[in-house]
Amino acid sequence: MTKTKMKNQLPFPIFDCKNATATLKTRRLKSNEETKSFMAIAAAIFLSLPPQIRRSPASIAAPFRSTSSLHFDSFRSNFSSLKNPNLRVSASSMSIGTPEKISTTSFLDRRESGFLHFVKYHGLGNDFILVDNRDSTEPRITPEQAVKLCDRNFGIGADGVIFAMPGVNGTDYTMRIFNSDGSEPEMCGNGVRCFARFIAELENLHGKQSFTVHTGAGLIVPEIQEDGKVKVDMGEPILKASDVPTKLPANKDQAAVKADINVDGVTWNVTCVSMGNPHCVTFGNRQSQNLTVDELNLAAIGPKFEHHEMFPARTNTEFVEVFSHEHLKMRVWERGAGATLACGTGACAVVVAAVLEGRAGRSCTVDLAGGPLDIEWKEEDNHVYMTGPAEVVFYGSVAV
Ligand SMILES: N[C@@H](CCC[C@H](N)C(=O)O)C(=O)O
Repeated sequence: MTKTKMKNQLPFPIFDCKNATATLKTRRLKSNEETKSFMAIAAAIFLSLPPQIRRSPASIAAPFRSTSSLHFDSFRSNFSSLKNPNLRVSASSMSIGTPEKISTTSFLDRRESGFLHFVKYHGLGNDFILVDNRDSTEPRITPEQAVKLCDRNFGIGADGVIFAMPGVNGTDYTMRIFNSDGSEPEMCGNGVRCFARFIAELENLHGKQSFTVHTGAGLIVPEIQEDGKVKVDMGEPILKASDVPTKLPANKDQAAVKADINVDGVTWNVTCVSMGNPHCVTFGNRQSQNLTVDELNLAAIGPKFEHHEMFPARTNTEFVEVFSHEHLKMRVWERGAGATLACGTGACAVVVAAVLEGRAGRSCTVDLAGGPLDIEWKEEDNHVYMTGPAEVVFYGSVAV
């Protein structure tokens, strides 16, 4: 692992809040009920606000302090009883603003019992609650708690919860993840990019860094690049049908390539690939050989693939449109999370399937609803490489 220790000040993306739509009420925890209420989210949100509404941190009742930014203890359950109209921030249009020097170490080091401190990240809109779990091999929350935290109305809102844990077998770290339905997948591509940025923040590392990460899909190696993007060695794809796993008929190489599957009366043509987790990739069906993916009713068709009897471990499903040999577009229905804005392992599986079906070359840009990923399936080592962004959304604490 290449590590460069930096001083205790980190550059830290702050929010540029536009189109004020939500009001946050700042106050102390008042009753046990509030502190214990699972959904009383004490979100320590560091905001960039115009000088006229800047307050000194000391003036804000706080279990958590920031030295150079405002922070709010926001209680979503109390949004309806707002009393301070001066504190308005946007919840609908946030963009990452100019980096500001701020110490996050104090926040991320906190360990009060009854609270879970987290950082919310996203990779192209595929969003995760990242938890510092380096002191234990047991996740700090249960799958049931993860389901509640991921809820977009009554919780923080996320596609999954990711735990940064001690490494095993000589690796630097272990990554575990719960989907928003509480199930535990083997791997997550967008998640591992967020994981790498989270580790860099926890360990005060700057610049180019790479880590070895043990996952349910084996060894994964993310590398933070100079431009902040993360390039990940995602390992080799698994093509043997029974290992994906799928019960669909395999070809002479034991792979399910261009196999027919009947979903709700429609015969789809699919190729099954595991990137540690199972993927079913389709470019079309009997009615429409070339998909226009924007026309699909994902919420209707997605679950039918996910729970199809041909996929004993359920499946992620990618619907793909081919623009050229180097440019694809996909929409995804994720196992355990539904329609998401992006899926890193899915984009890798799509390029592998496109190569196997002779539809694209080994190096492609894959457009997802949340933005593009660069994917390369290298001939030399048979590994798939994924490059894309990972960004902080906000820092928070929640009573658990
Ligand atoms: N969004 C992830 C995949 C997360 C796991 C997936 N839902 C599964 O159950 O396999 C990615 O970016 O790869």
